[in-house]
Amino acid sequence: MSYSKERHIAELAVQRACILTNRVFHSRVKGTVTKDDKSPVTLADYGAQALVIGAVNKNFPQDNIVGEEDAEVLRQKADVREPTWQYVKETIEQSQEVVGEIGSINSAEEMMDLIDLGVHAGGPTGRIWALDPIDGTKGFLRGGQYAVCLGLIVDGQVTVGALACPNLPVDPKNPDGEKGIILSAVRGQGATLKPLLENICADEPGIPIKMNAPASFADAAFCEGVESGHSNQGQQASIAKKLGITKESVRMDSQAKYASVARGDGDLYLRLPTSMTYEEKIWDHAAGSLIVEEAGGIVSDVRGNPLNFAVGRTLKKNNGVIAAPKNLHAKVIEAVKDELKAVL
Ligand SMILES: Nc1ncnc2c1ncn2[C@@H]1O[C@H](COP(=O)(O)O)[C@@H](O)[C@H]1OP(=O)(O)O
Ligand SMILES: [Mg+2]
Ligand SMILES: [Mg+2]
Ligand SMILES: [Mg+2]
Repeated sequence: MSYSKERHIAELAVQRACILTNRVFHSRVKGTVTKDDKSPVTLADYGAQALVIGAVNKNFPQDNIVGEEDAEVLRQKADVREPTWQYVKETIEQSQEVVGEIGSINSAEEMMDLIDLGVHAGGPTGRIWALDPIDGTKGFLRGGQYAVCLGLIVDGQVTVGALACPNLPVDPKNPDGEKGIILSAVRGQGATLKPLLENICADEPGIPIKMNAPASFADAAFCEGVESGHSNQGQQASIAKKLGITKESVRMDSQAKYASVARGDGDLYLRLPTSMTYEEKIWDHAAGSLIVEEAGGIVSDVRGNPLNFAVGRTLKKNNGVIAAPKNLHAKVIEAVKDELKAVL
């Protein structure tokens, strides 16, 4: 199968969602609510989830969806529901040219029902879309990096991925220039990048991307998260030292790290667990890991095992994530195993 329709719809869906997230970012009211796990969610997360699921459900109504958010807060709180609905409505009005392809939403009720289609349990069989409507909500709120992330898992294997990164520069050599890129990939067909345009019906083909293949760690730069609670930055620094990496790490929120490594603006992504009991979520890694693999890299857990997307909503068979160029991955895993020998 070519999966060209899936890729196209995924790209349009994440692109339209970014119109909404951008509007919310520039407004005063973000409707931030703290979830049970103490992480923030905003009305942009809810609105983006509704828009993306609407697009998937219109085109692939038989498919299952694992989405990060649910509509419980919206059903209870009119002061979150109503502004979310206003943003969704305005975004659809502003993107009429793609409504034929990725659909409309006609009421707040329908918006909440779409959000709640993301409840699937995941698993080893069938077609399952994994959606993070805003990955890096903390980055989004502070004006840093965030991403809208959508992956299609087919019989346990990530097969299609699209990542929209509104705050990554189009040209990494000009970090203060134009911002916003979309990366996408189909397994076996490579990864591409294109600018995130305001005019989303102008469907330019993407440019193929390849990861760097630095000859040695002395030339390599590594990416890690901003939040010290999401990965163990102390151990990451120690591994970098062991490997002979001399460049300062680049810290950014969200799957923008996978995007940076895939396009060659960075070489390694280290995500060492802060706790061996934390289960990474499939929506935090599906699209990004496929894009890195299709750009020529290897993505594994800290033991060097492939990420297993076939066991539910989380990657419960894995701990942490390491993304690296093919020629360096085995050496990184050696250093990681040495660093974590007390817990592995
Ligand atoms: N203890 C943790 N370890 C790893 N990732 C976490 C942890 N707590 C939250 N996250 C997730 O990390 C992601 C962002 O990571 P990064 O630091 O790379 O930007 C978010 O999706 C966030 O999930 P959540 O959506 O529940 O906040
Ligand atoms: Mg996330
Ligand atoms: Mg999220
Ligand atoms: Mg979240």
